[in-house]
Amino acid sequence: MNADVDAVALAESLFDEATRANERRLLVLAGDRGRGYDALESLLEALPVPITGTTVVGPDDRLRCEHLPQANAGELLGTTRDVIAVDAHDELRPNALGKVVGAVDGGGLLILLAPSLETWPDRRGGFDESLAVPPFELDDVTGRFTRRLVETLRVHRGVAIVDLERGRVEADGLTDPAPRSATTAPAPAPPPNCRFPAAAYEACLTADQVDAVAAFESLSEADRAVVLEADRGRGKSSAAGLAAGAFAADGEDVLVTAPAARNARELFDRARELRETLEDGGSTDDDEIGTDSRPIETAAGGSISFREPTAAVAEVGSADVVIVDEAAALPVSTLESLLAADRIAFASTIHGYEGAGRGFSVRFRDRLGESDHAVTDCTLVEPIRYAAGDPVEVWAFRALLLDARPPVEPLVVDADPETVEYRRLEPDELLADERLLREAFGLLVLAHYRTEPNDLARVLDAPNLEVRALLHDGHVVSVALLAREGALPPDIRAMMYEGGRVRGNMLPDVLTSQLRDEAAAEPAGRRVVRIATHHAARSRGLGSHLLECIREEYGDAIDWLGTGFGATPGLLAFWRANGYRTVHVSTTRNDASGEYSALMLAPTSDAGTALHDRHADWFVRRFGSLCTDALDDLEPDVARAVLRSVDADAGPPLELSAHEWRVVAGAAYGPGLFDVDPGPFRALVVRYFVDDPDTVDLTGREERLLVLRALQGRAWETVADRLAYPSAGQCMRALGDACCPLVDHYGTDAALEVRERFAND
Ligand SMILES: CC(=O)SCCNC(=O)CCNC(=O)[C@H](O)C(C)(C)COP(=O)(O)OP(=O)(O)OC[C@H]1O[C@@H](n2cnc3c(N)ncnc32)[C@H](O)[C@@H]1OP(=O)(O)O
Ligand SMILES: Nc1ncnc2c1ncn2[C@@H]1O[C@H](COP(=O)(O)OP(=O)(O)OP(=O)(O)O)[C@@H](O)[C@H]1O
Repeated sequence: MNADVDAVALAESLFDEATRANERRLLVLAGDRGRGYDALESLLEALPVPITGTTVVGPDDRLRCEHLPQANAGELLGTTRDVIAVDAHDELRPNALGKVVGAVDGGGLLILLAPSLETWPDRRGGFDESLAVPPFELDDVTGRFTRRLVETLRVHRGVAIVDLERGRVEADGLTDPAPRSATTAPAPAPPPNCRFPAAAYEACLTADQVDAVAAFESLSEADRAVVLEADRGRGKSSAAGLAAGAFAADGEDVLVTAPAARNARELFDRARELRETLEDGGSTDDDEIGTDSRPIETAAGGSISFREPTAAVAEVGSADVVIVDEAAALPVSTLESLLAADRIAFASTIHGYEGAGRGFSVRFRDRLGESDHAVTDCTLVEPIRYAAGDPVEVWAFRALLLDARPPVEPLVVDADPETVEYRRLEPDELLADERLLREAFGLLVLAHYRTEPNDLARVLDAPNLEVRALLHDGHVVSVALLAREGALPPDIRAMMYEGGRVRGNMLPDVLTSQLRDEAAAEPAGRRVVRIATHHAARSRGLGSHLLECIREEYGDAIDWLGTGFGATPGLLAFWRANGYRTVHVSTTRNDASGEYSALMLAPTSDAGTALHDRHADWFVRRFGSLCTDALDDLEPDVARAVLRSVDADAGPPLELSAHEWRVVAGAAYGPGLFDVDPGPFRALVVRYFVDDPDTVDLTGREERLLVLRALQGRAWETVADRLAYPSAGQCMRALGDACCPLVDHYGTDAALEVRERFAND
């Protein structure tokens, strides 16, 4: 039997069925790679699909259609393709799969070129190499993710499997769907008293989309934000495009941004169609549709233009309305900068955490809530790109756990440290117990902005990762992901010290390569990569209990426990309360969270203590200089919490000369000036925060003043403005006042003499 012929015939019937049902189908071509490509080529020739609607995602540009490497799969986010083929022979990156699945149109096919399904789980590819973190090797990486993937392919509806080696169809993937009802739902009506032209609503395909367009009407006023959320293919971008078209028709300038111009194609198509309807009453010039994001101008003098995110941030002030598409795939810091626009909308996916993780929902939503914008939320449920219940969406959600959820609230609402059981969740157990896997992974996804499909493979296959959890009545209520780090041999340590890259080992790597400590990777440790407690059971000590159990389990088998995370005052307090102490703050902001990362250590042996102590000492010594340099924009509250989370014994003792004390005490109690010699003030302030003495009672505002002026060297006017002091002069006096209790606590005789002299005046 000729497998090519079989594959072509099967692809035709799948395509036919998919078209009838407005669903997608998945076709797996399993076996030799060359045969897979031959079959793919034949079936693409046979299918009634234009070559322009087809994309191959893989290492080689072998066919005439569009080609993207897996690393660039993000370019397909939010686009619509008839056929996407993923070549998984050399590797399969779960993130890439997650990104492409949602882009296949209803009536289209997702094609997976894979090795023979029997042997695939035993093969190791490029992605697996990234999991072989020293001291482990590729042989230590397991194939559980692939085994699970193959099982889902075999059991899910709508998935056809052709065994190219044996020349047979293992599953035809046909679901024989009931014919779709010929009567289509009535066109949704425009809402009463709408501000946008009725045509914007008449172009909508679902009632949800009408609501979404209506939500944009709130942007007619200043200080407003709209958040559109939906799973893929619900028509978010199109709704945004219709709204953009309506604003432009009213003479307004709309600036659109997204990770890449291509991601905004649907938005521009809808806007262009609306302009044609409104201005010509006629049909759109087909040549213009699908032409990416060329600027649109309207007769009323309005415009819609696309800018890459960085350019959008720079131009945010010049537009009337800003629309951010695929917001979940942008760094939080970029989203924050865009908030300078006073009329802004964000379109984002819910389960599509395959973008840049859930930074948008987990971190950015809070920031938006704290901004001056009144926020209108809108969720679109009804699918448009493909029919509800589409089997490929169901498969992808399961295979990549895109919709994994922690246990429902009632199951864990009574959990506390007394009711829970500490458990090691071994990968084999997780593989065998889908509920446990969904709960543990779902908790990480929901709570943690950095969890992505690649993490599912890491949890199941990476030899350096371990999962620990607290279970309440068998349900996961707290979970932690731990990475083995350190204990590296001398050659790797030397290589790191000399500037070479090492996989994993984040803490030892930073301490060795950036902080110039060749011995840092010698002690063995566990880094808590992620920790999360169910939202219904937070602040009851469960997170702390989990960390305590982890510490007990490892005992003195390791030298240190550590962590690294986007630093916020709350999280620093949490880790500090659990015995972790800061040894470093990154000098650049994290892309996904927009925050500076703090690295913390909790030593568990003498070697770990030695590692911690020297780094804590260096950190205190350099923090002052960092504050006028890389960390000059660190939020004052984060700076306060960072220094308070450093070990109090760290750093040099405060040693100011008699003269320096006279300068400081003179500014506090007399007519002296901070500006003539900021150095001693800086040393005093660093010491004060690290010591955190009970006897010094400064207000939060005074402490922020100390950070902004004494540590970060901001201009008096800026500080006065930021902390709402009536004038720069009052701000100067406030700094002097804030120094009084510091002089009282730390001052030497020279300082106290100054105090006495002026106190008596
Ligand atoms: C390496 C990393 O993973 S760092 C990221 C940590 N994870 C997350 O941010 C995910 C979302 N958050 C969570 O899941 C939880 O809040 C955790 C894991 C941080 C803490 O778990 P919990 O079970 O609540 O811990 P526990 O009850 O022992 O301690 C809570 C205390 O930590 C502090 N804390 C923790 N997170 C925060 C926060 N975001 N803001 C303010 N305080 C916080 C508070 O002091 C809090 O006590 P309070 O509620 O009485 O003020
Ligand atoms: N009002 C509309 N008129 C014509 N086509 C539409 C309309 N709304 C949606 N579509 C089509 O449905 C598909 C999905 O729409 P759209 O890209 O707007 O959804 P989305 O929710 O932004 O999807 P994604 O999350 O993948 O970006 C696209 O092919 C689009 O052309």
